[in-house]
Amino acid sequence: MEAGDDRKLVSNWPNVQFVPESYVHPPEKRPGKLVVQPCKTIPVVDFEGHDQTQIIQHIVKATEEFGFFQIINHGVSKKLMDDAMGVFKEFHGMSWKDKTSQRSKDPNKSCRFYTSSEKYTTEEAHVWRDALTHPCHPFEEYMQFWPAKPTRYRKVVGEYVQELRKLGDQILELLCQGLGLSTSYFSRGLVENPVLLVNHYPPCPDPSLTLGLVKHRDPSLITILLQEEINGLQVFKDGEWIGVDPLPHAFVVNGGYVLQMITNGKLKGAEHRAVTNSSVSRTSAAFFIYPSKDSIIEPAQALINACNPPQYRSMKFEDFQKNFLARSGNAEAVMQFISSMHD
Ligand SMILES: O=C(O)CCC(=O)C(=O)O
Ligand SMILES: [Fe+2]
Repeated sequence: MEAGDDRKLVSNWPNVQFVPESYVHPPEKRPGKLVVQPCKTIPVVDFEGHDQTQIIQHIVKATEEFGFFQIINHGVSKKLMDDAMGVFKEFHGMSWKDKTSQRSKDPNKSCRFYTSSEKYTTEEAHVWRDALTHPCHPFEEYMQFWPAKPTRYRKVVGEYVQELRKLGDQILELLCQGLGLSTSYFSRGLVENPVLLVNHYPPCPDPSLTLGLVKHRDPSLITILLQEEINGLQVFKDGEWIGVDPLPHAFVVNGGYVLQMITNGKLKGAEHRAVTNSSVSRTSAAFFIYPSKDSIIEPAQALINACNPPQYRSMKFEDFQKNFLARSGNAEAVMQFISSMHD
């Protein structure tokens, strides 16, 4: 965000009475009915309640069918989750001056704070969100560029992202076992570059007109999301939107494009979005597990054969990422680019 844009921060608008024209989405992309499929929701996996074989089957099936699942009893302490959410909310609750003065000081501009999407000037309609993002690993290297305010941000988030790396490794190992890949398949390179994105959606005077985040698929291997106990996340399945019921101290896990490519389409990167509400603000923190720039992403040899030819091309993660951004994450355009039929 450029200095002159500071006052656009949606969380710092005083007395918002209506949705400005530039935030109104075209009718076919609006949330539609705001109460979605109450009886359907994504699977919940209890990491303590079952034996390992059942857990593996459960998460593979959930990722095949929905591309999404929630985990409970995952081993990350409730206190750490509460502290992390507390500090994320505190960050977004600061004055615009405090937040924007925390804007990237790092030379690569990899730690950023912005409003709506990073394509603010070219997007079709703005979204009702402010966002803070930064790399997490090696955290000793990046921490100096994370917000210095709130003062406990670096300490709490440093601990939190280390725990999430371990949880990510554990989930990916289980997926490998379920898929018949070697348990070290997602070894360091493919999980080397985790990035945190802290979303904040203030209350919106008319949630039917706008979105917190438009329909998208994450460009990650997997994403581990911490959300407040407030509805807002929805998953697109079989042509309809399913709400993800927030459970206390659960994580929401979803596959991204990279998982879809590596599993040759067996596991899906599901499309999802965030809607707003008129009464309370909602904060969520997505921990995206990304490969390092130079990692090659391609369908795993063990998952292709004469009956299952590769559906996706092989490419460096860096090239995937550049093209994903250039296509603004547009699903059809990205699919075409990664498809093995691409010329
Ligand atoms: O806020 C949410 O629930 C969704 C966040 C999300 O999809 C993202 O950051 O990619
Ligand atoms: Fe997402």
